[in-house]
Amino acid sequence: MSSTSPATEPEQNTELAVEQAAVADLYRRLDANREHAVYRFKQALAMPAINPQALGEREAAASFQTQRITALDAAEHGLVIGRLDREEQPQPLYIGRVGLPADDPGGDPALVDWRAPASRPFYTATPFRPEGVVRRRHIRTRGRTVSAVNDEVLSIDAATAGDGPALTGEAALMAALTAERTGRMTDIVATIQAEQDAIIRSDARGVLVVQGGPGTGKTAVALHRAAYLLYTHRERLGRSGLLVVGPTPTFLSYIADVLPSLGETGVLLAGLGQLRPGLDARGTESPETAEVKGRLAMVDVLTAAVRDRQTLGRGVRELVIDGVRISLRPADLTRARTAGRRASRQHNLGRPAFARAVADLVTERYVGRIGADVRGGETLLDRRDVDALRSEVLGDPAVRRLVDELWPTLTPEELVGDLLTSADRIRRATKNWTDEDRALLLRTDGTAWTPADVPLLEEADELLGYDDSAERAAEARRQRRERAEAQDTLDMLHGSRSTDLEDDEEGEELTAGDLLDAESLAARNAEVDYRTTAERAAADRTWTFGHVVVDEAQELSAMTWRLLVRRCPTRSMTVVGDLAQTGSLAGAQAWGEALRPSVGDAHWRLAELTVNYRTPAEIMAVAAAVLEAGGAQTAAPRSVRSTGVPPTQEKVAEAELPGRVAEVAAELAGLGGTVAVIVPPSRLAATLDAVRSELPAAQAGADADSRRAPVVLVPGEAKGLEFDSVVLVDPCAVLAEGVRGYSDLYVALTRSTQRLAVVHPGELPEELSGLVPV
Ligand SMILES: Nc1ncnc2c1ncn2[C@@H]1O[C@H](COP(=O)(O)OP(=O)(O)OP(=O)(O)O)[C@@H](O)[C@H]1O
Repeated sequence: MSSTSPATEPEQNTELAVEQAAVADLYRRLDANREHAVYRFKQALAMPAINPQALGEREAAASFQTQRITALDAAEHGLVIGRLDREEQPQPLYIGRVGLPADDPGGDPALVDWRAPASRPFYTATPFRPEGVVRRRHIRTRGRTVSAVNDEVLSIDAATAGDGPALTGEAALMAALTAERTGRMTDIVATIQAEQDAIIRSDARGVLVVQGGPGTGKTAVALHRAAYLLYTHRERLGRSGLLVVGPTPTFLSYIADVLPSLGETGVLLAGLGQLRPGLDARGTESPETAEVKGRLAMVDVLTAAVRDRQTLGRGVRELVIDGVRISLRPADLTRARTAGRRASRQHNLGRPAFARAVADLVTERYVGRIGADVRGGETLLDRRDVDALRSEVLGDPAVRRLVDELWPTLTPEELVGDLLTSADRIRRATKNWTDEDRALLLRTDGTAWTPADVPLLEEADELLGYDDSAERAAEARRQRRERAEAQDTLDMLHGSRSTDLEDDEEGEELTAGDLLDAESLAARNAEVDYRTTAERAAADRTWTFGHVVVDEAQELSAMTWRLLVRRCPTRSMTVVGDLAQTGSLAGAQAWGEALRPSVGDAHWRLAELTVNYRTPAEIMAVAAAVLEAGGAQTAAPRSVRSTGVPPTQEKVAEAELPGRVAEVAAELAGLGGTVAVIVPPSRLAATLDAVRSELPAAQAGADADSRRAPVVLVPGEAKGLEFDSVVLVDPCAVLAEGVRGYSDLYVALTRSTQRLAVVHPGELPEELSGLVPV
C-alpha cells in the first residue's frame, strides 16, 4: 500500500500554509463564479421573450444558471478535496466538489470536478498503477480553513509497507469513519475507494447490480453514481430524470441530504409505497400476503379479474327503445364482446367498440321491427336514417345502462379494490390456486393500500388503459379556440392602425400581424410549465426515467421489478443490495432469479463490494458467525477498522428486561451520538414504554428520526440505517419472529458504527457466543 509520508511539525505547518493559500484562492474563485452566475441569471430573466423560441431560450438559460448557482452553493462546504502531483507536470491539480475554470483557458482548470475524468487517479492510483501520479494529498477543511493535509507517496517502496486492505487516503478515510453519526447520511466524495469508484463510473447502459455486505457503501456508491451520471449525461438525464427507489420513507429521509450536498437537486426519491403518482401507500399486511401479491402470477390474476368484469350472463336481455321491445340473446352479446376485445387489449379502450357493437345490434333489431317494408321485407329506412338512429340508440339510457353493466369503465383502484375484498371474485380469478393462497389475498381489515398493492394498481393501469379521447378532443377544441382568439386580436390590431399616414409611409408601418402569426401568438399566451423534471415525473404515471437507482433491491418482489422496468424501458439501472439481508418473503435469494423475468439474463452485470466501512471488526466477527449459521451464499465483508471495544451481552430476568434495556440505552445515549434499540416485533410496545420512561423523547415507527432522540425499531425498520450505539434485545426472539430470522439478526447486528450491547432474557443463540458478558 501507499505510505503516508512522515512530516515534522514545521514541515506540516509550511504545507498547511501552502494549502491555505491555494484553498483561499479557490474560494475566491468560487465567490466570483457565483456572482457571475447570479449576474447571468438576472440577465437571462431580463431577456425579452418576443416569441416562443425566445421564451424557450430564456427559460433554458435561467434554468442552467439556477443549476450552476445550486451546485456552487452546495460546494461551499468542503470545496477542495485534495490535489494530485503528477510526473513531469510542474503544477499540482486540485480536485474539488465542482469544477472552476482557470484564468488561462488553455491549461488545467483551477479546480477539477471530482466526477471529471481527470479526477479519476485521485481515487484509483496505486503505487503499482500510479497513473502518472507521484503524490496524492487529501486536504481537510473546516469552513474555509485548512485543518489537515495527508499525503500518500505513490512509490513502489511505499507499496511494500503495511498489510491491511489497500485504502486510498487512509487518514482522511479513518477520520470520516470514526466521526460521530448525525442521523443523516453524508457524502463520501473526499474518500471514495477504488472498488467503489469503478462502480460509480461504470457505463450507464444496462442493469448494474452491486452486491455487497452491510456497511460496504452500497447506498453511498449508488448515490454518488447518480451524481456522476447526472454530471456525465447532464442533458439526457436533465430531460428524462433520475429516480432513486428506497425501501421506506425513513430510509429516504436518511439519505435525502446526500445528492443536494453534491449539488444535485433534480432527483426523485420514492419509497416502494410511493411508486404510483398521487398515492402514498403506507398500509401494513402480513409478510405472507405481501409475498403472494408480489408473485408474477398476479399478472394472470388481474387479467382474469378484468375478463370477469366483461361477463354477459346466461339469459336473454330485454330492452325497451321508444316503446319497442328488443331482445338480445347471449350469442349476440358474445359477438359484441368479441368486437370489444378485438378493438383493444385494454378494457377501457375496448369499451367504445363494445358499446358500438351493442348499438349496432339494437339498431338492427329496431329497424327490423319498425322499418320493415311489409311488401318486400326490405327496410324502408335509408342509410342516413339508420346512422342517425344508431347515434340515438348509443345515447339511449337503457343501452347505456346495459353497456355499463356488461362492460363497466373501471379505474385501477376499483378493479384491484373490488378483487381484494371479494372472496368470490378472487376465486374466479385464481384458477389452480390453493385456498390458503386465496385467503391470503382477501383483504379483511381496513382499506389502506399497502406497498405490495402499488405494482398491482400499476398493472391494472396497463390492463385497463385510459380512454382519453374525450380529453384529447377537448384539448384540440381549446387549441382551435385559442388560435381563433389570437387571430381576432391580430385582426383587431390591424384594423386599428393609424389611418392618417401618407400612402408612401404606410408600407413602413409594422403591425403585430407582420411579426406574429396567430399560431405563435396563441403559443405565447399558453401557460408555460415551470415544474422541474423531477416534479413533472412525480405527477405523471406514464413517465419513463433515463436512469433508475434501486437501494435495498434484495427486498423487491417480481411485480415490483416489472413496474420498475416499465418505468425505465431502456433498463439503464443501478441496483444495489445484499442477498444475505433479504427480509421479505417476496425478496431475492439470487440476483439472476429475481431479474430474469423482467430484466432478462442478457441485460445485467454484477459488481461486488467487499470492505465494510461501518461495522468495527469486533462486531463483524459475531455477525459473520450468524451469517454462516443462516446458510448464506455470500461471504461477510472485511471490516476496515477495529475499535478495541468488544460487543457485550447481558442476561436479565424476563420481568426486568424492558427496564434494563432502557438503562443501557440511556447509558449509551450519555456517551453521545445516535442510539437505536432494535427489538423483535413482540417486544416493541413494552420496550418503547420503558425506554421512554428513561428517555422521554424516544421515537418509534416509520417516522422515527435518530437525529433528535434514541429510536426503537424492529429489524426491518433498521435496514440500511446506522447508529453510533445499538442495543439489541432478545436475539432468540428476533430469530424466531422474522420470516427470515437469520437475515433479521444479521441486519440488527451490523447497524452499529461503535458500540453494541445485547440484552436478553433467556439463552443466547449459539452463534452469538463471541459476545463478551458484562
Ligand atoms: N469511501 C468511503 N469513505 C467514507 N465513508 C464511507 C465510504 N464508504 C462507505 N462509507 C460509510 O460507511 C457507512 C456504510 O455505508 P452504506 O450505508 O452506504 O453501506 P451499505 O452497503 O448500504 O450498508 P447496508 O447494507 O447495511 O445498507 C456509511 O456511513 C458511509 O458513509
